[in-house]
Amino acid sequence: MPDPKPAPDTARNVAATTLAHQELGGEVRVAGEGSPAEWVRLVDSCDLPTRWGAFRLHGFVDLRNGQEHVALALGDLAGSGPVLARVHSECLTGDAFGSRRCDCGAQLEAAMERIAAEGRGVILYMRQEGRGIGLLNKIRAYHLQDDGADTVQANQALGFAPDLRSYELVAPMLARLGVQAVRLMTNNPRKVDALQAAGVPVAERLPIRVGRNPANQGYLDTKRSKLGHLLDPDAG
Ligand SMILES: Nc1nc2c(ncn2[C@@H]2O[C@H](COP(=O)(O)OP(=O)(O)OP(=O)(O)O)[C@@H](O)[C@H]2O)c(=O)[nH]1
Ligand SMILES: [Zn+2]
Repeated sequence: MPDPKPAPDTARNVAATTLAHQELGGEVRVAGEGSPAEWVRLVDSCDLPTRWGAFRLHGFVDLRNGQEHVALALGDLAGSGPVLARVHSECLTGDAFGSRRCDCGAQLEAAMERIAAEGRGVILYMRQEGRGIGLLNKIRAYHLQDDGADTVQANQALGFAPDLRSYELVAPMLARLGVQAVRLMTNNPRKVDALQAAGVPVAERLPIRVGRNPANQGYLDTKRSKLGHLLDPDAG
């Protein structure tokens, strides 16, 4: 069941451009106030039949800033045993447009396929586009990469750290779905550490090495050498 809706208020009568604004009403919280469990609200859920299986889609809002995140779930998540899981960072270009600059789209598809095959699992689709710098800055970073920078140098040239993502909402989102521990599909050991630090028990890390192609060879090599991803340099 979704969390209770806030009582109707004037937010419904003013120009609310997104559901998040309606849900938020006047209660945008100041960053840092309260705990992560208080920052996130499950707004509603629906069936989502997909190419891979019949998922449930759960929509969350971050009450601090109105940002919307979703979870794609399959099977009994509250049952015993760690849940097959992926914490996927939004990549419009890879996930929706089939970009070959990265491996994101292939990883998302592989995760959905594995979850469907196992009959149980969850993907948290976190709207942290471009490792947290946003879509337009990612386009700027890609432009710099077109001119020779690597993915880390491009972020730095724009004044950003190489990775601005945070995982503090993952624990309360999973808790809200009944997940107590995960088997995490990722090549990024820093993501495992970040989740554990945020209170998510990671029982196992499962590699998800898919989507290597001639156009993302250099990108993946930089992720391995500069960002610590566990990727096989010789993989085809
Ligand atoms: N700033 C920036 N972000 C990128 C670039 N390429 C992909 N991304 C973003 O990187 C995020 C995915 O992170 P990755 O570093 O590919 O992988 P990860 O999530 O750390 O690790 P895995 O779990 O193994 O996929 C998505 O939000 C993409 O939009 C890039 O060149 N620059
Ligand atoms: Zn990508």
